[in-house]
Amino acid sequence: MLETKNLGFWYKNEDEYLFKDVNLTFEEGKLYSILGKSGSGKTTFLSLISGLDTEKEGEILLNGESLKKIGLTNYRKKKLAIVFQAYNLFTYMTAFQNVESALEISGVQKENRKEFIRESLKNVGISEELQDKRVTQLSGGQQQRVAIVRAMVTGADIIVADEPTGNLDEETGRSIIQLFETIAHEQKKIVILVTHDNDIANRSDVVYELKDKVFNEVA
Ligand SMILES: Nc1ncnc2c1ncn2[C@@H]1O[C@H](COP(=O)(O)OP(=O)(O)OP(=O)(O)O)[C@@H](O)[C@H]1O
Repeated sequence: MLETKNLGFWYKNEDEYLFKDVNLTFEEGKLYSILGKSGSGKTTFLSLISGLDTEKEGEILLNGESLKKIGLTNYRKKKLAIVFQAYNLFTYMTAFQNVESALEISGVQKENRKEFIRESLKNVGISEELQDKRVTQLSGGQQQRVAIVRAMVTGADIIVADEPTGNLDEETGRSIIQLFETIAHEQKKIVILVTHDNDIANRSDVVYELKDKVFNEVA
């Protein structure tokens, strides 16, 4: 379980805080959405729970241990994977190579590595033929699937995604959300999405809305 304890953050000075005293929990096996207006601080919150920035007040705990104690670099490398709106794949590589590079960078050892990558990509609908194409030749939805596999293969427990369907049409977006649902429900990961989209929020198990500097669970 990931939890925030009295989390507070501001950029310039305390009077202009984005949020304060935030106490939220994120459990394995559930899909979470963070909703809020543009500029409310959603991405900032995601940066904190991703260990990309550090809190001004309070702390973030993974299974009772603070991220500071785990070490932010260690946390980002071993526990967490990030999926971006713009996919952030290596554009000069094939889909297969993108996933392979993630395993290499994270130092994860896999038996039958090639087979494992092939199967992981096939499971999300990327055929062998597509796997061997440069990612720039794939559609947005296909690239986002590759990005999700890339995030998953390293064995992260927490998957965070900032507007992962922002560049996709509605139907493709829906299929990507379905994939995140499967990852949460079947692989028992903590999946946290930041979104503007109420439809995505409706598909989530839990929705936290950031409004007027306060997070509330939306029923
Ligand atoms: N590095 C920074 N330094 C100073 N202010 C920042 C910085 N990053 C973001 N902000 C400000 O903090 C506020 C929250 O930004 P953030 O990107 O977290 O909002 P958001 O809810 O994700 O918005 P959007 O939905 O438009 O992406 C905004 O007013 C933004 O201008």
